[in-house]
Amino acid sequence: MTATLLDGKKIAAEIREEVGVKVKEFVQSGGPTPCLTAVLVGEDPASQVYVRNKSRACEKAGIDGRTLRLPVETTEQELLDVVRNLNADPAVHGILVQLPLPKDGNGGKGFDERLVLDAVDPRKDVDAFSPVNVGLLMQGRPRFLPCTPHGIVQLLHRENLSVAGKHVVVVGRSDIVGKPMAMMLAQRDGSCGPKVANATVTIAHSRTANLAEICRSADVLVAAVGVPEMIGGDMISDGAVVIDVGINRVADGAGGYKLVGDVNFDEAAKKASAITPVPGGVGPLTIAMLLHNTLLAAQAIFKK
Ligand SMILES: Nc1nc(=O)c2c([nH]1)NC[C@@H]1CN(c3ccc(C(=O)N[C@@H](CCC(=O)O)C(=O)O)cc3)C=[N+]21
Repeated sequence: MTATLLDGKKIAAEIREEVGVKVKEFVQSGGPTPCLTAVLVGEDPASQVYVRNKSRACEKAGIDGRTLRLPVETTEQELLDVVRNLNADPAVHGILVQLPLPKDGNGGKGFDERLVLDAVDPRKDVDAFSPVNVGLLMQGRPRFLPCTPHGIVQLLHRENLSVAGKHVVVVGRSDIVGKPMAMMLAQRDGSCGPKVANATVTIAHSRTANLAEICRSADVLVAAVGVPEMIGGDMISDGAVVIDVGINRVADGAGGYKLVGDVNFDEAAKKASAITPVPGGVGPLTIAMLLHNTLLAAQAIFKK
């Protein structure tokens, strides 16, 4: 089988367009301009690319996208104060603390990431990382859907790829992708996104025995492990749908770098019925759903 390419970039552009229209309507009806503030500590190159993409996407959708750049020397206390000031600022609707926080930050001690993320007001937590938002999601009454899994749900929905009754294997159990992804696809009623529900879900990870065999039993495989090209063609059954969440920078052999996913694309594309590329797959969708959440946050705060 030769796979259809699932064009995340194109679908993300559609979603951003839709969000842009809704932002315009919201502002015309008297609402404030939705504002997303990203907090970027240090100078990690990948984080800089991501934050720049995000702020450009905000601008195009009529959202005020701000970036607070803090030096790597920032202390944990200072960072917590920054977050608390954003919580208290009525002009700011969404707050995103860019991860990972630098290992050499906070005077060389590194940051307690959990502590910093927990300081974000759950009503402004557009990443949906806070325990309150994770709990609401788990119970099928989400406030915000986490951006990457929601982007995947939108992709499946808009490509008419149903997961109902199918076996979805999620490889990876991170709080950001693996865990919420599994929960959302297994929901009874599609409360965690349009119609995309009722899957039978297996969560696999680095300690899974017979990983290849389990992956081969997947109708839909979601790879979110962060290991470059770990999922080979031998791990994919004929006709499976493959969603590659990995964004790994590897040497390109010419002194630069290139982006590869967690899936060996060329091998997988020979087996799968449909597959997301890297770049141009899940990454752009993550940003589109972040804009969506920022509008939701502004609407919820405005209603009060
Ligand atoms: N608080 C927080 N929230 C996040 O959502 C978050 C985060 N921290 N830290 C890092 C990860 C990763 N992530 C990406 C989003 C978009 C692309 C993206 O647009 N990628 C482009 C390529 C970009 C490039 O050229 O590097 C693509 O796949 O086509 C990549 C990575 C969000 N994350």
